[in-house]
Amino acid sequence: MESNGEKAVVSSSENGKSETETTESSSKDGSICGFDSLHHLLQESLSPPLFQEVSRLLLGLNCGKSLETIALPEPARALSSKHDFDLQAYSFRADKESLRGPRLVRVGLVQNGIALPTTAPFSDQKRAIFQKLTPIIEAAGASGVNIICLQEAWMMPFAFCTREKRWCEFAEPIDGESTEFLQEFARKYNMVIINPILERDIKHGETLWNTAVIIGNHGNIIGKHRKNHIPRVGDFNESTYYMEGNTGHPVFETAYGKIAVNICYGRHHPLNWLAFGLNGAEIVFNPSATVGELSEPMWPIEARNAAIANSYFVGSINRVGTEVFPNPFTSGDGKPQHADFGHFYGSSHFSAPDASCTPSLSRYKDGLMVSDLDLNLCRQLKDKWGFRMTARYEMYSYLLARYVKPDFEPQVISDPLLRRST
Ligand SMILES: NC(=O)NCCC(=O)O
Repeated sequence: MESNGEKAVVSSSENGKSETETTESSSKDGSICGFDSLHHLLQESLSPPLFQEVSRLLLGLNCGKSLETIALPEPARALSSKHDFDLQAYSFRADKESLRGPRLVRVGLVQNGIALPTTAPFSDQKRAIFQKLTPIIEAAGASGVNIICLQEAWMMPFAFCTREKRWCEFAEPIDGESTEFLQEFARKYNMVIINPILERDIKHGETLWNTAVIIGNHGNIIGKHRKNHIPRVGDFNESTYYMEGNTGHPVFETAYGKIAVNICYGRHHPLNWLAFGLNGAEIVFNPSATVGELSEPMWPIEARNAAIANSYFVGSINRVGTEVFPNPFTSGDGKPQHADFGHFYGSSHFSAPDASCTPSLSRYKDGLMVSDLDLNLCRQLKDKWGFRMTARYEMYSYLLARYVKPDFEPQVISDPLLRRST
């Protein structure tokens, strides 16, 4: 793809002072100066030895080597060409152990844009997303994926910017039509599927939640987790729609490993990541919906840090595209009203406990990221770095227990000279 070259950086020098100011750095189509990902931009722009060195620093090394790509079966590749979605696959190794065999699991992440304009009848919108996802999930099945996770509220436009209540109609019970749709694939491909939906809790007064339903590889519902932390930033007016989750930090023991789900904004909360780790998660999925202007510089850092600090794998997923809504809304920041949320920048990827990570999927195309994970790597990193043993949890539990009390006093020791009058 050719660069349609929007200027990223403007430098000016006035009175000997150098100023650098960032302007619109990504193009209207969602590309980065014409490239679909940072990885491809660097690959095309640097000489092979420079690119290798930059990749070592940006993506880390897994067992001392760059991640290897996996050759996926032809039917999966054919689906990706026919339906024009990005398809990438990598393999994370672990060291050979003498008492345990490798614990290999093949995991998939799906990112997608909506399929119809937000003005279309709701039932048509949902059905069109189901149709759009079918070849992507089929490609995962054809690739032998064991666990797959979809993006946050994948079955609807991310309409929570509007504050309009009519979007609540998209909500479904945990055994509703999205779960039924995915249960077919779970049975067909013997696959665990994580299904993040807008949930309507029929038994509790039809209340709404932001929920991930965990579908077992026999098509059974293993359980659910509700988003713990609800954003109050930018146009993310999600607290208008649903409440903070009440399911704690469950880890689901599946046929393929112990998994958990940290839904979107929860990734900014290190204690949220920690809690899933304390409960024994080996893979934590982070199904998200977030836009470039708000969070893109944080995106590659937070998940990777969580994987390192908690000695587990993280699968990060973000939706793609710009969703335009019928009625303009304001953001409470004095800027003009607008009808879209901004660009959802995709860039789904895996991070590993040894600080290695995959390149990201496209910034603007639907996609499927497949990775083989050797779960032995989790314990190997625990043994190597000893974070669980050096964590001093009792010290923090003491501080937190005091902090949540209304009469908490911060532990600050002031320089006595500060208040001495001269
Ligand atoms: N969906 C959601 O929680 N988005 C919040 C924005 C962010 O965390 O980047």
